[in-house]
Amino acid sequence: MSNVGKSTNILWHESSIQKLDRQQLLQQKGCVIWVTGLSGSGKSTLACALSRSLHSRGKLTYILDGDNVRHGLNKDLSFGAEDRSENIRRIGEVAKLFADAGIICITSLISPYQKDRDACRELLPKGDFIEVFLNVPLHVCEARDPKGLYKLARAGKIKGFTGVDDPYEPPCNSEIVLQQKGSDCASPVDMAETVISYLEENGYLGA
Ligand SMILES: Nc1ncnc2c1ncn2[C@@H]1O[C@H](COP(=O)(O)OS(=O)(=O)O)[C@@H](OP(=O)(O)O)[C@H]1O
Ligand SMILES: Nc1ncnc2c1ncn2[C@@H]1O[C@H](COP(=O)(O)OP(=O)(O)O)[C@@H](O)[C@H]1O
Repeated sequence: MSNVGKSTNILWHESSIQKLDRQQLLQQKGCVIWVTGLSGSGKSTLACALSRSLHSRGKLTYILDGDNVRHGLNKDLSFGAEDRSENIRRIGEVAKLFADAGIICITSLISPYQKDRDACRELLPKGDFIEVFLNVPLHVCEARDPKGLYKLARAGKIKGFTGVDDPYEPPCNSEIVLQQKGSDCASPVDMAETVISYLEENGYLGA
Protein backbone atom coordinates (compact mmCIF):
# COMPACT_ATOMS: atom_id res chain seq x y z
CA MET A 1 0.00 0.00 0.00
CA SER A 2 1.19 3.55 -0.69
CA ASN A 3 0.30 7.11 0.17
CA VAL A 4 0.67 9.54 -2.73
CA GLY A 5 -0.15 13.20 -2.15
CA LYS A 6 -3.59 13.21 -0.54
CA SER A 7 -4.36 9.65 -1.71
CA THR A 8 -3.85 7.15 1.08
CA ASN A 9 -3.81 3.33 1.06
CA ILE A 10 -3.61 2.97 -2.70
CA LEU A 11 -2.10 0.10 -4.66
CA TRP A 12 -0.64 0.17 -8.20
CA HIS A 13 -2.33 -2.42 -10.43
CA GLU A 14 -0.29 -3.92 -13.30
CA SER A 15 -1.93 -4.97 -16.57
CA SER A 16 -0.81 -8.03 -18.52
CA ILE A 17 -0.65 -5.85 -21.65
CA GLN A 18 2.27 -3.44 -21.36
CA LYS A 19 3.67 -0.46 -23.27
CA LEU A 20 5.94 -2.74 -25.32
CA ASP A 21 2.94 -4.79 -26.48
CA ARG A 22 1.10 -1.66 -27.56
CA GLN A 23 4.18 -0.33 -29.35
CA GLN A 24 4.52 -3.64 -31.19
CA LEU A 25 0.92 -3.35 -32.32
CA LEU A 26 1.36 0.24 -33.48
CA GLN A 27 4.89 -0.19 -34.89
CA GLN A 28 6.10 3.01 -33.21
CA LYS A 29 7.44 4.17 -29.87
CA GLY A 30 5.33 6.26 -27.54
CA CYS A 31 6.87 9.62 -26.69
CA VAL A 32 6.08 13.25 -25.93
CA ILE A 33 7.02 16.03 -28.33
CA TRP A 34 6.83 19.12 -26.12
CA VAL A 35 6.51 22.27 -28.25
CA THR A 36 7.17 25.46 -26.30
CA GLY A 37 7.33 29.11 -27.35
CA LEU A 38 5.64 32.47 -27.15
CA SER A 39 2.05 33.05 -28.18
CA GLY A 40 2.09 33.36 -31.97
CA SER A 41 5.38 31.50 -32.41
CA GLY A 42 3.62 28.78 -34.41
CA LYS A 43 3.18 26.00 -31.83
CA SER A 44 -0.31 24.93 -32.91
CA THR A 45 0.58 25.21 -36.59
CA LEU A 46 3.67 23.03 -36.12
CA ALA A 47 1.73 20.51 -34.01
CA CYS A 48 -0.89 20.16 -36.76
CA ALA A 49 1.69 19.88 -39.57
CA LEU A 50 3.59 17.26 -37.59
CA SER A 51 0.47 15.28 -36.75
CA ARG A 52 -0.66 15.31 -40.41
CA SER A 53 2.72 14.25 -41.72
CA LEU A 54 3.10 11.43 -39.19
CA HIS A 55 -0.51 10.33 -39.78
CA SER A 56 0.19 10.04 -43.51
CA ARG A 57 3.09 7.72 -42.63
CA GLY A 58 0.73 5.51 -40.64
CA LYS A 59 1.83 6.78 -37.20
CA LEU A 60 -0.67 7.41 -34.41
CA THR A 61 -0.43 10.88 -32.84
CA TYR A 62 -2.50 13.01 -30.52
CA ILE A 63 -2.22 16.76 -29.92
CA LEU A 64 -2.68 18.33 -26.49
CA ASP A 65 -2.98 22.04 -27.25
CA GLY A 66 -2.93 24.47 -24.30
CA ASP A 67 -5.82 26.51 -25.67
CA ASN A 68 -7.91 23.37 -26.25
CA VAL A 69 -7.19 21.67 -22.92
CA ARG A 70 -8.19 24.94 -21.23
CA HIS A 71 -11.67 24.40 -22.78
CA GLY A 72 -12.13 21.27 -20.65
CA LEU A 73 -9.78 19.57 -18.17
CA ASN A 74 -8.04 22.86 -17.34
CA LYS A 75 -10.94 25.28 -17.55
CA ASP A 76 -10.57 26.00 -13.82
CA LEU A 77 -7.09 27.49 -14.37
CA SER A 78 -6.17 31.14 -14.93
CA PHE A 79 -2.97 32.63 -16.35
CA GLY A 80 -1.49 33.39 -12.91
CA ALA A 81 1.89 31.76 -12.24
CA GLU A 82 0.51 29.00 -9.98
CA ASP A 83 -2.24 28.09 -12.41
CA ARG A 84 0.12 28.07 -15.40
CA SER A 85 2.31 25.62 -13.45
CA GLU A 86 -0.70 23.43 -12.73
CA ASN A 87 -1.73 23.62 -16.40
CA ILE A 88 1.72 22.39 -17.42
CA ARG A 89 1.79 19.69 -14.73
CA ARG A 90 -1.59 18.26 -15.75
CA ILE A 91 -0.75 18.31 -19.46
CA GLY A 92 2.58 16.62 -18.62
CA GLU A 93 0.77 13.87 -16.73
CA VAL A 94 -1.79 13.35 -19.51
CA ALA A 95 0.97 13.33 -22.13
CA LYS A 96 2.76 10.66 -20.10
CA LEU A 97 -0.36 8.47 -20.28
CA PHE A 98 -0.59 8.94 -24.05
CA ALA A 99 3.09 8.02 -24.44
CA ASP A 100 2.49 4.94 -22.28
CA ALA A 101 -0.36 4.05 -24.65
CA GLY A 102 2.29 3.96 -27.42
CA ILE A 103 1.10 7.18 -29.01
CA ILE A 104 3.29 10.04 -30.26
CA CYS A 105 1.82 12.81 -28.12
CA ILE A 106 2.43 16.36 -29.32
CA THR A 107 1.88 19.08 -26.73
CA SER A 108 1.65 22.73 -27.75
CA LEU A 109 1.44 25.14 -24.87
CA ILE A 110 3.47 28.22 -24.00
CA SER A 111 4.84 26.48 -20.88
CA PRO A 112 6.88 29.54 -19.88
CA TYR A 113 8.75 28.15 -16.87
CA GLN A 114 11.86 25.99 -17.10
CA LYS A 115 11.25 24.14 -13.84
CA ASP A 116 7.76 23.03 -14.92
CA ARG A 117 8.99 21.82 -18.31
CA ASP A 118 11.82 19.95 -16.58
CA ALA A 119 9.35 18.36 -14.15
CA CYS A 120 7.37 17.03 -17.14
CA ARG A 121 10.61 15.70 -18.67
CA GLU A 122 11.29 13.82 -15.42
CA LEU A 123 7.93 12.01 -15.71
CA LEU A 124 9.10 10.09 -18.78
CA PRO A 125 11.75 7.46 -19.45
CA LYS A 126 15.03 8.98 -20.65
CA GLY A 127 14.81 10.13 -24.27
CA ASP A 128 11.02 9.96 -24.50
CA PHE A 129 10.53 13.66 -23.75
CA ILE A 130 11.54 15.61 -26.83
CA GLU A 131 11.47 19.34 -26.26
CA VAL A 132 11.04 21.53 -29.34
CA PHE A 133 11.72 25.23 -28.77
CA LEU A 134 10.08 27.51 -31.32
CA ASN A 135 12.56 30.32 -30.91
CA VAL A 136 10.64 33.07 -32.66
CA PRO A 137 11.44 36.61 -31.46
CA LEU A 138 8.74 38.55 -29.65
CA HIS A 139 8.58 41.24 -32.37
CA VAL A 140 7.77 38.58 -35.00
CA CYS A 141 5.06 36.97 -32.82
CA GLU A 142 3.66 40.39 -32.08
CA ALA A 143 3.60 41.37 -35.76
CA ARG A 144 1.66 38.15 -36.52
CA ASP A 145 -0.80 38.61 -33.64
CA PRO A 146 -3.47 36.42 -35.28
CA LYS A 147 -5.87 36.68 -32.32
CA GLY A 148 -5.19 40.36 -31.58
CA LEU A 149 -4.05 39.45 -28.05
CA TYR A 150 -0.73 41.33 -28.11
CA LYS A 151 -2.62 44.45 -29.15
CA LEU A 152 -4.98 44.02 -26.20
CA ALA A 153 -2.05 43.33 -23.85
CA ARG A 154 -0.17 46.46 -25.03
CA ALA A 155 -3.35 48.46 -24.48
CA GLY A 156 -3.47 47.11 -20.91
CA LYS A 157 -6.70 45.21 -21.61
CA ILE A 158 -5.09 41.81 -20.86
CA LYS A 159 -2.87 41.72 -17.79
CA GLY A 160 0.00 39.25 -17.38
CA PHE A 161 0.42 38.42 -21.06
CA THR A 162 3.49 36.28 -21.78
CA GLY A 163 6.29 38.32 -23.34
CA VAL A 164 4.59 41.63 -22.56
CA ASP A 165 4.20 41.77 -18.78
CA ASP A 166 4.71 38.12 -17.86
CA PRO A 167 7.93 36.09 -18.19
CA TYR A 168 8.97 33.46 -20.73
CA GLU A 169 12.07 31.51 -19.72
CA PRO A 170 13.75 30.28 -22.92
CA PRO A 171 14.74 26.60 -22.68
CA CYS A 172 18.42 25.79 -22.40
CA ASN A 173 18.29 22.03 -22.96
CA SER A 174 15.88 21.48 -25.87
CA GLU A 175 16.43 18.51 -28.15
CA ILE A 176 15.36 20.64 -31.13
CA VAL A 177 15.51 24.43 -31.59
CA LEU A 178 13.64 25.87 -34.55
CA GLN A 179 14.53 29.44 -35.40
CA GLN A 180 14.55 31.95 -38.22
CA LYS A 181 17.50 32.11 -40.56
CA GLY A 182 17.94 35.78 -41.45
CA SER A 183 14.50 37.20 -42.04
CA ASP A 184 13.02 33.87 -43.21
CA CYS A 185 11.07 31.47 -41.06
CA ALA A 186 11.04 27.85 -42.26
CA SER A 187 7.61 26.67 -43.36
CA PRO A 188 5.58 24.59 -40.88
CA VAL A 189 5.99 21.56 -43.16
CA ASP A 190 9.79 21.96 -43.19
CA MET A 191 9.82 22.37 -39.41
CA ALA A 192 7.73 19.21 -39.08
CA GLU A 193 10.27 17.39 -41.29
CA THR A 194 13.09 18.43 -38.93
CA VAL A 195 11.20 16.87 -36.02
CA ILE A 196 10.38 13.74 -38.02
CA SER A 197 14.07 13.28 -38.93
CA TYR A 198 14.87 13.41 -35.20
CA LEU A 199 12.20 10.78 -34.48
CA GLU A 200 13.51 8.56 -37.26
CA GLU A 201 17.14 8.88 -36.14
CA ASN A 202 16.18 8.04 -32.58
CA GLY A 203 14.06 4.99 -33.42
CA TYR A 204 10.60 6.36 -32.55
CA LEU A 205 9.01 5.50 -35.89
CA GLY A 206 9.48 1.76 -35.52
CA ALA A 207 8.71 -0.72 -32.70
N1 LIG B 1 -2.22 36.15 -20.20
C1 LIG B 1 -1.99 35.31 -21.22
N2 LIG B 1 -0.73 34.93 -21.53
C2 LIG B 1 -0.52 34.08 -22.55
N3 LIG B 1 -1.51 33.55 -23.33
C3 LIG B 1 -2.79 33.90 -23.05
C4 LIG B 1 -3.08 34.79 -22.00
N4 LIG B 1 -4.43 34.96 -21.96
C5 LIG B 1 -4.95 34.22 -22.93
N5 LIG B 1 -3.98 33.56 -23.60
C6 LIG B 1 -4.25 32.59 -24.67
O1 LIG B 1 -4.03 31.32 -24.08
C7 LIG B 1 -3.08 30.56 -24.83
C8 LIG B 1 -1.95 30.04 -23.94
O2 LIG B 1 -2.38 29.00 -23.14
P1 LIG B 1 -1.34 27.94 -22.58
O3 LIG B 1 -2.13 26.94 -21.84
O4 LIG B 1 -0.51 27.47 -23.72
O5 LIG B 1 -0.43 28.84 -21.61
S1 LIG B 1 0.53 28.40 -20.42
O6 LIG B 1 1.36 27.28 -20.91
O7 LIG B 1 -0.29 28.00 -19.28
O8 LIG B 1 1.34 29.59 -20.12
C9 LIG B 1 -2.49 31.49 -25.86
O9 LIG B 1 -2.53 30.72 -27.05
P2 LIG B 1 -1.31 30.64 -28.08
O10 LIG B 1 -1.36 31.96 -28.79
O11 LIG B 1 -1.71 29.49 -28.95
O12 LIG B 1 -0.02 30.41 -27.36
C10 LIG B 1 -3.42 32.71 -25.90
O13 LIG B 1 -4.30 32.59 -26.98
N1 LIG C 1 6.48 28.61 -39.80
C1 LIG C 1 5.69 29.68 -39.93
N2 LIG C 1 6.02 30.70 -40.76
C2 LIG C 1 5.23 31.79 -40.88
N3 LIG C 1 4.07 31.97 -40.21
C3 LIG C 1 3.69 31.00 -39.36
C4 LIG C 1 4.48 29.81 -39.16
N4 LIG C 1 3.86 29.03 -38.26
C5 LIG C 1 2.75 29.69 -37.89
N5 LIG C 1 2.64 30.86 -38.55
C6 LIG C 1 1.56 31.85 -38.39
O1 LIG C 1 1.77 32.46 -37.13
C7 LIG C 1 0.53 32.67 -36.47
C8 LIG C 1 0.56 31.99 -35.11
O2 LIG C 1 0.60 30.59 -35.29
P1 LIG C 1 0.02 29.60 -34.18
O3 LIG C 1 0.31 28.23 -34.63
O4 LIG C 1 -1.40 29.94 -33.86
O5 LIG C 1 0.96 29.99 -32.94
P2 LIG C 1 0.84 29.62 -31.40
O6 LIG C 1 0.07 28.33 -31.31
O7 LIG C 1 2.26 29.50 -30.94
O8 LIG C 1 0.13 30.78 -30.78
C9 LIG C 1 -0.55 32.15 -37.41
O9 LIG C 1 -1.09 33.23 -38.12
C10 LIG C 1 0.20 31.20 -38.32
O10 LIG C 1 -0.40 31.13 -39.60
